[in-house]
Amino acid sequence: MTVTVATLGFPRIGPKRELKTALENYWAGKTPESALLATASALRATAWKQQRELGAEIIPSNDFSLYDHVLDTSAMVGVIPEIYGWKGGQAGLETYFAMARGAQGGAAEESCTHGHAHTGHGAPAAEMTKWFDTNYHYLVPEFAADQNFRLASTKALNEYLEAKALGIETRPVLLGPVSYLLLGKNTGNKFDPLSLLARLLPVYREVLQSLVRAGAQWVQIDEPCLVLDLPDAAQAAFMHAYDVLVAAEPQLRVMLTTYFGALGDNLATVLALPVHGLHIDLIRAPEQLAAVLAGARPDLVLSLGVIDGRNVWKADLNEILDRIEPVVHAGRRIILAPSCSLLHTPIDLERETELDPDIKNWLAFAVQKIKELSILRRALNEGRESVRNILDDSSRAVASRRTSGKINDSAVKTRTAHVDPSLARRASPFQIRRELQKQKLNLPPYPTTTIGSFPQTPEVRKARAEHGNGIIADAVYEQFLREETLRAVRWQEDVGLDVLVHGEFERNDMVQYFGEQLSGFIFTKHAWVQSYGSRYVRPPIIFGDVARPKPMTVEWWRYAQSLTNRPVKGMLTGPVTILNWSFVRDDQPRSETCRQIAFAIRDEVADLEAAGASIIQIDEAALREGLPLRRDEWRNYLGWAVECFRIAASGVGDATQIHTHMCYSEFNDIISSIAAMDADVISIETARSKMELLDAFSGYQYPAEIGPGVYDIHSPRVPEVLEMTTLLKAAAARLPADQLWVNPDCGLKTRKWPEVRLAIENMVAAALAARI
Ligand SMILES: Nc1nc2c(c(=O)[nH]1)N[C@@H](CNc1ccc(C(=O)N[C@@H](CCC(=O)N[C@@H](CCC(=O)N[C@@H](CCC(=O)O)C(=O)O)C(=O)O)C(=O)O)cc1)CN2
Ligand code: MET
Ligand SMILES: [Zn+2]
Repeated sequence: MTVTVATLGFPRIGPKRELKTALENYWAGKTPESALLATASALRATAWKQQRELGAEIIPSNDFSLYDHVLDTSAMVGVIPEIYGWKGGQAGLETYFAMARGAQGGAAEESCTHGHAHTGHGAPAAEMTKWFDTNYHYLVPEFAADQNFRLASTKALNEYLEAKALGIETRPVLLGPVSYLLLGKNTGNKFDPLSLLARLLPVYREVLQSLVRAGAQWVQIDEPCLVLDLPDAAQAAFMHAYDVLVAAEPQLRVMLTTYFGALGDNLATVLALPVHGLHIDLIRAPEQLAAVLAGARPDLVLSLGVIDGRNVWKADLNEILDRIEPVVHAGRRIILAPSCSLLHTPIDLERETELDPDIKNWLAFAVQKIKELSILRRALNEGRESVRNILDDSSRAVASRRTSGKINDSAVKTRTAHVDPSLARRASPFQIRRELQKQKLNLPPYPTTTIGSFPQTPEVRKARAEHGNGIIADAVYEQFLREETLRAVRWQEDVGLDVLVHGEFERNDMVQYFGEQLSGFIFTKHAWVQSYGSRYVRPPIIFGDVARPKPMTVEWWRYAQSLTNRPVKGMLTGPVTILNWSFVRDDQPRSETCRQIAFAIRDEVADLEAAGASIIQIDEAALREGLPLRRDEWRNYLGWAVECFRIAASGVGDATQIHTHMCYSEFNDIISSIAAMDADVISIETARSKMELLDAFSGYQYPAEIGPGVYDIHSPRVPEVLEMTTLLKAAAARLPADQLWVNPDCGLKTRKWPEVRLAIENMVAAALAARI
């Protein structure tokens, strides 16, 4: 039986971030809709052709998105809340981007280029949240109890036809109906979204029918929720959904795709579905192959996710063949594929011309991964001899990474080998530290602060780019940053903030900045990955033992503190967040890599304290995101993640105040771990939920101080004083007032100065009012 190669999705952003440029120009009113659509269409054409040239036979369509594929699904089935003013028919770009970014006069993110702040009341953007355990964010569908569904976008059909017109037969991708419902939320949690399934399915049938009429042979239906712990009702929902959809279009074949983990207790349900193919993730869950083979109908086509779609390492192709050859020889129809969509990997390693060649030889990005699949196919179809050299090269590359002198730092290994428990413990308990800190800092009640970053203006980005390209000298760049910092410090004093920040102007990103200064990391020039909408990140790559050759942030802190008598917070990214937002080596447990980073941060904390910092913030924005998808793995993760934070934070004296910050987090089910981090102050995102998130802290009688965000920084809308006073009252109703700080939800890097000035003035006024 001939083996074929499929991809499940390809990066959308373009090799040169063409999509970002096109979107931001369109939002700024600089280019018309037609220009955006032309760029999008050219990017799709390039991606299809490229995948074909690389040897993929089964190429997806409708994996592209202008913003987000879950939002695309909402548009497809007409889940468009009334506030967006949709009148029926095809949902246009205006409606689509209103949901993504808020509408005029409201919360549109990059749309206003005139430099003034919006205080209007248009429609706010839909809520955004993490896509499984990735740093990709999707727009949460919001269902009404009487939700009606109707076809509002023919994007899937259009893109299928667009590819066909280029002579490329594709397998359209849809987010499956059950995962779509499970990923949504309903107003007030008053009903089970799965109760909407029967009403949703007819729209899916309509879409499938249109695809069949256009000539589609197969569709790929993604049901990633099948790797989660599911309520019993979900099992029945899957059965019902696929009975209906498969029966509706008998000519169409359905490839059901699962990824990011093992099917586990959902396996029996999956194997009972009348689908024609099943994709499983053999990177996250290699062990599930045996169970799937044992239980799968003989005619079920198996798509094996053998190449890692979540990381950047070259695969050992011989090792994969050892596992897959027996399956092929047993006569089953096999498709080879990446473990998940390649959305989460950068596009092309060849664009990185400045990497250490030894390390570059260990890497594979999306393009290289498809090549790996086509080599595997050839080995399976024609025998390993036909590609012997390439196979052996891959095994050698992997072996050389495991044994390279570059990855090993014996001093680091020795230090992390035996962690004395006292290293992860502050000298005294919180109540004692608190008194010492009070005396030292002498802050008013409801102290005010911000989370760290101030606007990364085009001027800041331009200066950094010019510095990077050698157009401006080190001294000129540093002088520029000093002036930005000086202005920010003066302004914070003027506006009356109690605890200041230096503003993070020197940082490109809160993770990459540290990665660039730590050994064991390499960073790229072009390896962007989408985080949300037009916002991308270049995750650093951790290839070896991590050490801190020298202080990373002390000079900028020292400079900022030299300008003022008020305390300036030392500002660091925590070990768990650096780990979760990097590509991580796979030759040792993540916990071990995290511990190495924790020691590096611990040293930085010590240096900041020695330089005189009395407050040091260690951000752990990604702690919650790294939580395993299955509950039975939570304990283990939280155990080492919390320990790593404590290693980073516990080297200081009792009078030094440790802050941490977390955004995008649901705390209820992990509150004891949050408390176990033993930070003196935690700032969290609570403005959108109107302080409801604080219930977790009050219910638990969380002992330490908390800064519940009173200002939603994801929107350019400037909150009124009264709104924030109301939020502070809501916070004070839940927690003792002397535990409370006043701050925004998160850093202000994506905002503009005019918005920030007004919003923080109002925030300080709200704090003053609360003190009376
Ligand atoms: N890693 C990470 N993950 C995170 C967050 C985060 O802050 N970091 N925040 C949450 C939300 N996610 C976010 C992800 C990205 C951005 C963001 O602002 N990204 C920037 C890029 C940030 C960056 O790396 N900036 C670099 C490079 C900027 C750039 O594009 N420069 C131009 C040149 C610019 C010029 O000449 O004017 C170029 O290189 O071509 C810098 O400032 O130095 C963007 O897409 O625009 C914000 C939030 C969750 N996950
Ligand atoms: N200190 C960081 C900032 O203010 C924390 C951001 S959390 C995504 O930007
Ligand atoms: Zn944040």
